[in-house]
Amino acid sequence: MRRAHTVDQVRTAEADLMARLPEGTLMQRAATGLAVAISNFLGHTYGARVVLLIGSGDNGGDALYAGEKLARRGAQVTAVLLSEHYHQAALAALLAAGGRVAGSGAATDAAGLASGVAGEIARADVVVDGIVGIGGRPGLRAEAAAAVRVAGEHRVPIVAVDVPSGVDVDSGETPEEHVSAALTVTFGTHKICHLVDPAATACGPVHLVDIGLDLPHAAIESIQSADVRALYPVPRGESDKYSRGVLGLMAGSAQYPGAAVIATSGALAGPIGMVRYVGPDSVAEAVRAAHPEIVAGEGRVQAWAVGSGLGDDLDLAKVRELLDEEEPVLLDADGIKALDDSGDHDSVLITPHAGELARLLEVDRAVVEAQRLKHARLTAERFDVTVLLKGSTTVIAAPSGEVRVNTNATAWLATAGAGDVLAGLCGSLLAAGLNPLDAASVGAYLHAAAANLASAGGPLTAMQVAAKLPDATRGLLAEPDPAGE
Ligand SMILES: NC(=O)C1=CN([C@@H]2O[C@H](COP(=O)(O)OP(=O)(O)OC[C@H]3O[C@@H](n4cnc5c(N)ncnc54)[C@H](OP(=O)(O)O)[C@@H]3O)[C@@H](O)[C@H]2O)[C@@H](O)CC1
Ligand SMILES: Nc1ncnc2c1ncn2[C@@H]1O[C@H](COP(=O)(O)OP(=O)(O)O)[C@@H](O)[C@H]1O
Ligand SMILES: [K+]
Repeated sequence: MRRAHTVDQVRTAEADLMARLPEGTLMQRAATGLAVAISNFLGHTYGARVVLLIGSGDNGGDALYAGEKLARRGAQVTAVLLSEHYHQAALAALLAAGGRVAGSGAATDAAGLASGVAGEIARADVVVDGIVGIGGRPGLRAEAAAAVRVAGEHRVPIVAVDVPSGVDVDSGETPEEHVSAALTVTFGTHKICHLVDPAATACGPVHLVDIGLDLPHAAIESIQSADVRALYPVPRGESDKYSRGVLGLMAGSAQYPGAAVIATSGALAGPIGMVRYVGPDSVAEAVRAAHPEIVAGEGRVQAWAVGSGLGDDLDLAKVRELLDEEEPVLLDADGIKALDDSGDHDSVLITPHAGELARLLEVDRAVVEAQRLKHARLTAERFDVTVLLKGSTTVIAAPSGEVRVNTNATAWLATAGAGDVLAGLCGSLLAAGLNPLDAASVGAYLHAAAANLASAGGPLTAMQVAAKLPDATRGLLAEPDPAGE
């Protein structure tokens, strides 16, 4: 698992380690890793023009010490001091290595920057955001915002130190102006903003520098290929089609017959031995035409997937009966309407997109999109249900308080029917015996991996995603476990 910790957890671990190490060791570890990452990002160091945006805290200290190391290797490093306070020892080190401070005079330009600063930024090969790190409040002060805007106007890439300044580190929210980085270099562990959108998008790729922190149980995890390999229900020698799991699928309607076909494709490409389709005859015919393997009509199942494309055909009473049974149930799309907050739903998985979750919670869609983690968590708690909130980063929250996110999907996956594939696949994983949290995490990971194969950088259809699921699964199960993962 890739782990993300809260600011408090990081601060505690940092204090424990600092007490055992000579002063300044951690910052030097961070700055060394940062300097290497900036060099790799640039592809060269000698002669590179590097502008450091420096705030008042240790985040600025990291940037200044990294600037010192780059200057010693021949980079032209200029610091822009955005606050009256700054890490003095780090600035002295930069100056001693040949770095400079820009805009120290009183005159300002039209953008509100000290004169000369805008020109330095415009000519830079890279801007380093050392404005604020985990001690920052959301938003940027005027001068920092102006500097960031100049970099954007001149298409100068920004490498963020620890986090893109201005984002909300512990929630992944971006309520105010913030840096959008081409790369974020973080230390010790991932923070929540690295994994949860909209802030995760503002990070760009995230590079983790190990500084030796001893960390507690993570607030959030992101499942990796080795985890999927460990969890995937691979059939054994003695397995048969029933013991591998049978999924009951209640999906599709005269209005949306395709959803049943697509969800079945997702389910059959999962680990189960059989799909029982339950729905109108005309839809069952369409499903059978595409998938002669299915069995139409009710029978014994190990889990249900209900809702994709049901539209107005949703039989609320019937779905609520299923919720009272022992078998796990996945509720997608209109099926989610059957959920109420009175029962025990810890074997239920719901797979809403932001609009469907907003409808369940009776709030605006934009509010869910802006606060994805918060709304996934509160739904899990209020409805005692596991929630898989779809979108650019998928957030999965369990009633136990555990949260996982999936960040490996391509944006080409945002296409009609892709959610039906996911519902079928996650239903299949439930029927094969995974608990809702694992079924959702493995399903989201494989769905995204299949989408990446189907897309290869271009458009895709939902059926192509389903068609790539066996390849994605095969590739992943065959991968050797890298040491240390
Ligand atoms: N933890 C670790 O393991 C390690 C941590 N390390 C590094 O330390 C960083 C944390 O450093 P930190 O605690 O000094 O806080 P940091 O984020 O630099 O600055 C906070 C100050 O900025 C200000 N300020 C706040 N909001 C603002 C805003 N919106 N806009 C402008 N200013 C704002 C506010 O000051 P004030 O405004 O009150 O004067 C506040 O005090 C961490 O991210 C990592 O880079 C590594 O060196 C080694 C290992
Ligand atoms: N920007 C994005 N980047 C990556 N994946 C996305 C993005 N937007 C949506 N997705 C994924 O695409 C799928 C779309 O599902 P959904 O909205 O339910 O579509 P439908 O209802 O038409 O099947 C989900 O798996 C979701 O997580
Ligand atoms: K920063």
